[in-house]
Amino acid sequence: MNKPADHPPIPPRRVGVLLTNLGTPDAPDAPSVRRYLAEFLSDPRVVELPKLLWQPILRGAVLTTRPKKSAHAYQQVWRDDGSPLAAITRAQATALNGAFGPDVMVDYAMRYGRPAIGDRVQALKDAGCERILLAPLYPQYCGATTATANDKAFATLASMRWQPAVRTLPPYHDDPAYIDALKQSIEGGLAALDFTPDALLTSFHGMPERTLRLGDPYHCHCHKTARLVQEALGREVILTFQSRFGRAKWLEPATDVVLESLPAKGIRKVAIVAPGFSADCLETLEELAIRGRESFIAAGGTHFAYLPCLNDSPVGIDLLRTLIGRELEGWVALP
Ligand SMILES: C=CC1=C(C)c2cc3[nH]c(cc4nc(cc5[nH]c(cc1n2)c(C)c5CCC(=O)O)C(CCC(=O)O)=C4C)c(C)c3C=C
Ligand SMILES: [Fe+2]
Ligand SMILES: [Fe+2]
Repeated sequence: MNKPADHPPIPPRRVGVLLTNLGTPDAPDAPSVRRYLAEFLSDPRVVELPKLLWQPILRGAVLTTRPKKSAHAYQQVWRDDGSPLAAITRAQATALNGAFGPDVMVDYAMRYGRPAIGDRVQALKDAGCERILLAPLYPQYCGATTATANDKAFATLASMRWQPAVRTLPPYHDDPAYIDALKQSIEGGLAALDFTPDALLTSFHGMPERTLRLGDPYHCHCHKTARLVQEALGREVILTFQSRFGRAKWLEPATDVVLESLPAKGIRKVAIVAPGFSADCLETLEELAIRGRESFIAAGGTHFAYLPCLNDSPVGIDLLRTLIGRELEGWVALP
């Protein structure tokens, strides 16, 4: 009998990679935004208030006023191929298909709205995937984003008699490959400007401050990313938190407050980047690139540039290939 080789080749098995992101309405109109917000803001990982207290507020004040306002915001950034977040996440999945050899299928899904995580996990299993890598595309871990996306996939697995094996992509807030991708992207963006910014802001999505005290690492992850980006660029960056929601105290300093305070300090030219978003979306394109610019200029600023997210740029796709490829080790022989 032949002696088995030390490292026998991995037999081909179908593997699925599911990129997940937050989700977005199906259309930029008030009824679609209402459906999306009802699902999103009913997630107890997102609004941590007792259901009996929160649901009447959500169904009353929030869902009667916010959908119209948000629909107007979505209309300003909507593309021919749909919501930027959905279109870019789809493009990321398309660009990665085939990157890990013929046995690995790459798909994408949204935590709220469509394509739904449960449907796509089921579709990967139906396509013969015995192993699935769940890849929440959030560099900084947060219960309200990373965990809830994985929870949703696990809930679907809970209903399966024969489950695929599952891995999850860890947060990558301090991964040298991520920091290097941000460095390249930011340096490229700055070099293309027709002005030299006095300050560079890194704006991360905010969270209720309470979550920091409760042990969510999100705040620390954002700070570490900003520090490493600062070191990589060799220049100061100003960390801020955007998109405040509701009445509770959120993480500070707030992006809008900082932007409006800078001209009075003699900082009239700024560039702003949002390293916590793997794809441009409403929060970056409308809140930062449109409203952020308006309020900075109204406060006396003269030059404003929004630098895009990594998206499906060559640097962005290269980063995802590195991060995902690493998690597939032992599952497939990578090309
Ligand atoms: C990147 C990380 C994100 C964290 C952390 C986060 C927390 C968080 N968000 C809300 C409320 C809203 N967020 C909204 C949009 C939105 N949020 C993220 C990401 C994070 N959110 C993204 C990528 C998007 C964009 C979606 C898109 O369609 O482009 C919205 C909806 C828009 C609006 O009406 O303003 C709300 C509401 C809370 C309450 C929260 C943490 C508790
Ligand atoms: Fe959000
Ligand atoms: Fe917002």
